[in-house]
Amino acid sequence: MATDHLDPESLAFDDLPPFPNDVPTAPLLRISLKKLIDQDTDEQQRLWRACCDLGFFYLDLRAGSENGDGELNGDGLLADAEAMFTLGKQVLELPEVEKVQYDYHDAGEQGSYFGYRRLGQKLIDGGDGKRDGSEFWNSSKDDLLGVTDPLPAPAVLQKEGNRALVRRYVQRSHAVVTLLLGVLSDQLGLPAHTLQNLHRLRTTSCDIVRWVRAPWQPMDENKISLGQHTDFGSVSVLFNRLGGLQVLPPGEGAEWSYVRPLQGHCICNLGDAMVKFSAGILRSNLHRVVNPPGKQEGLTRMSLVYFARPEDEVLLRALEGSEMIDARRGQQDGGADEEEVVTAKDWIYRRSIGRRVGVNHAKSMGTDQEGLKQSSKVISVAK
Ligand SMILES: O=C(O)CCC(=O)C(=O)O
Ligand SMILES: [Fe+2]
Repeated sequence: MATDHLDPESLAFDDLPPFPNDVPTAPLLRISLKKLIDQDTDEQQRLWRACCDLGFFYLDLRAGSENGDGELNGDGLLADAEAMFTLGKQVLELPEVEKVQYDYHDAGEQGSYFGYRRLGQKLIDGGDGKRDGSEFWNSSKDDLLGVTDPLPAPAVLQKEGNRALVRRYVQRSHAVVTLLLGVLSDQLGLPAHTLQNLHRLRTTSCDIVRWVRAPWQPMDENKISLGQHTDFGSVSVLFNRLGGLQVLPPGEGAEWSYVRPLQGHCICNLGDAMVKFSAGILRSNLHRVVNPPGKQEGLTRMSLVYFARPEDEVLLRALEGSEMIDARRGQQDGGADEEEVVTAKDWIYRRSIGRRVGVNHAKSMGTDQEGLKQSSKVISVAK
């Protein structure tokens, strides 16, 4: 069942045209933040399965809070995400001439990964000439928390009230990620806090908040809202309200399937760093964004993502100290060990630049090579 014992219509966004019932949807598990906070072992197992099998799951944020006014606050995060959608619209609806002043065009240079990315800049599908129909704004966690100097930004993002909102959103998202990492670290049999210690809030990393805006566009095979990819980092926490996100489940003959947006939930997915840390036990799944389906046709789509990534200097390789990871490495044919080991920062820059126009695409590929090969067969299904 797609969304385990759920009447999806009860969690529809009432102010939007409905997500259709007649399109294929992906079988994401719904995990409860509250149960994870309560250390419910069944829920920890479900999270573990979701991360090994698909690498994508819903996280029900409702009523998921630690006592007191700590940063682990599901309802608070939901409220912040609402306000963040409003702020993101203000940023991405600024005149193009203003936004391009913050374009991180030469993404290889220090700091320039953050800021604005214009529509149609990224190559997709192995560099065969297609371009994306999404624009982004990326804000740096370290800038927001004062760990590094502030980067240039439009006035609306410099207002202290707005910066405070984005900062709190970062802290609350990061707290959720830390909880998830703790469960995965324990399930992998790593020494206590191993994964959490590679993702400390106040240590420099490429963590970002991203707003994505995709105006509806007539589809043909040369256009897509956001090309197929795996995420570069560790855990992505995603809020979207209109449909359009699709995943390609693993296995022969699988088809691109929509992820139905649910009120009160975020969508979480693992990125490539988790695959490398776990020697492939955890999954970073291929996904993409197409136009909103059915009655949502014609609408401009916005989404909001917190990308948690390993600290800049962390090496992306299988972690020591887990029998489960050692056993998995033992089963591999040596290919993984011969791979060049890079820091998280270098990996993220390489992958980010590599998908841009005019750059060797091969170096930007993620970990889901099987999915990438498979997807070339089925890409036409959901045009
Ligand atoms: O907009 C979405 O739903 C997904 C965005 C995404 O996959 C990304 O920005 O990496
Ligand atoms: Fe993504």
